[in-house]
Amino acid sequence: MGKHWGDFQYEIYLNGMTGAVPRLPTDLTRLEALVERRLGPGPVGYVAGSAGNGSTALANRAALDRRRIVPRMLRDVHERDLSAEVLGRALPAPLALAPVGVLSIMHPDAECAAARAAAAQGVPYILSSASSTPMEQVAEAMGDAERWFQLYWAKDREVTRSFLDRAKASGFGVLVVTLDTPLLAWRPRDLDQAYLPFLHGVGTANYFTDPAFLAGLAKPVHEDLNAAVLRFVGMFADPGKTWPDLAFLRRHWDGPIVLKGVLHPDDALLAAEAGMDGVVVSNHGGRQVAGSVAAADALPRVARAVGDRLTVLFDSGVRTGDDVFKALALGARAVLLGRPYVYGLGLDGQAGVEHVIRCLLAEFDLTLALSGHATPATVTASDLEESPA
Ligand SMILES: Cc1cc2nc3c(=O)[nH]c(=O)nc-3n(C[C@H](O)[C@H](O)[C@H](O)COP(=O)(O)O)c2cc1C
Ligand SMILES: CC(C)CC(=O)C(=O)O
Repeated sequence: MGKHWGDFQYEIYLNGMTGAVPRLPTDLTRLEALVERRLGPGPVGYVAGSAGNGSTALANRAALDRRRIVPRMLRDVHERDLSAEVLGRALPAPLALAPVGVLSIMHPDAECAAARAAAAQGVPYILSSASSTPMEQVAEAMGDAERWFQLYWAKDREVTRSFLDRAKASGFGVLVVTLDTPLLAWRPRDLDQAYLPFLHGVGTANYFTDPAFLAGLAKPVHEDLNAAVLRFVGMFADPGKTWPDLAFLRRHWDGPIVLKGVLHPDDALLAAEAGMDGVVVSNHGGRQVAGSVAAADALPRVARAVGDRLTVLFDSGVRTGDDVFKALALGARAVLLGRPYVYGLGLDGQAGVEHVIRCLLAEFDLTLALSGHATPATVTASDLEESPA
């Protein structure tokens, strides 16, 4: 029988009664304001910000809020098990930490702290290509815990091949290929603060330690940081890629490959035809296409189109346990969590990330039980109704 994540609430009450108040709020939507007070508008603006006027990020929330759970009663939820099989892996809950780059802007222990937190809670950690710590170091911090690697598919084939080799050698088992960022979107909050970490060489650690990347530089990085940054900016993604190019990745990666940033059902079908194993229905947390369809609106259409052919994952806007429940009901096998864990990291390092994971899963466990389910597998579309707009 699985662990009852919801029991975390009693730990918090008991700690509070003995005078040890919880270090961070349990409503995860309160973290952003706290971390902004601590770290200032530049870094937090970068994390919190989105594309254009923010309409996609708002739509992500609205699409989840519009759907309401219709709880069922008297269904024996005494013993519950949140575990889920995802891409052949037995996970303790249908959750992974989304790939988020440049975490050193939030905390000096950056990706290592987030990865350790994920490992401690048994949740897969998806390391970004644009991490501020080289992948080998993050892997070492994780022991043998479940880790996935997110690829920004570089223009330079040798760099891509080298990243795949390094990720494989470092024990990353699943490759998550992000498709929605062939260019950086128009992001007014960062433009107005003139804040883009990459231009200072932050989030480039995997590149600046990569033999294939370094081979394209005339001078070592420490002698000409500008040239190294320009090479990174010019090659980290490739707007020229098309569907047939996926064959290269399929040839060079033995494990599961998941395409992140799929919103159209036809693209999900193309992913299946290209021999991919899954998709993440995501609009990058509203950071790429302003005016885009909300991820939760796209999810049921994609899930219906692919049926059992692909594993369907979901992110963009998940903030609560009931959001996780709704994503499963809309057809996701599991969800990825983005900004909330990054705020937890900014507020309290590894402990802050663990707090966020535990709060989210406690709330999910309780929502599941109070809605009449003892396991995520029984949640279906009939558990939701759409409230009128
Ligand atoms: C600061 C920041 C950096 C991100 N960096 C990456 C990245 O390097 N690779 C990637 O695939 N997605 C990246 N994402 C997108 C997340 O993986 C995820 O899709 C998004 O945060 C989910 O939405 P949420 O923040 O509303 O949960 C980033 C998101 C944020 C907020
Ligand atoms: C542009 C990337 C390098 C980082 C990212 O994915 C993001 O900021 O959303």
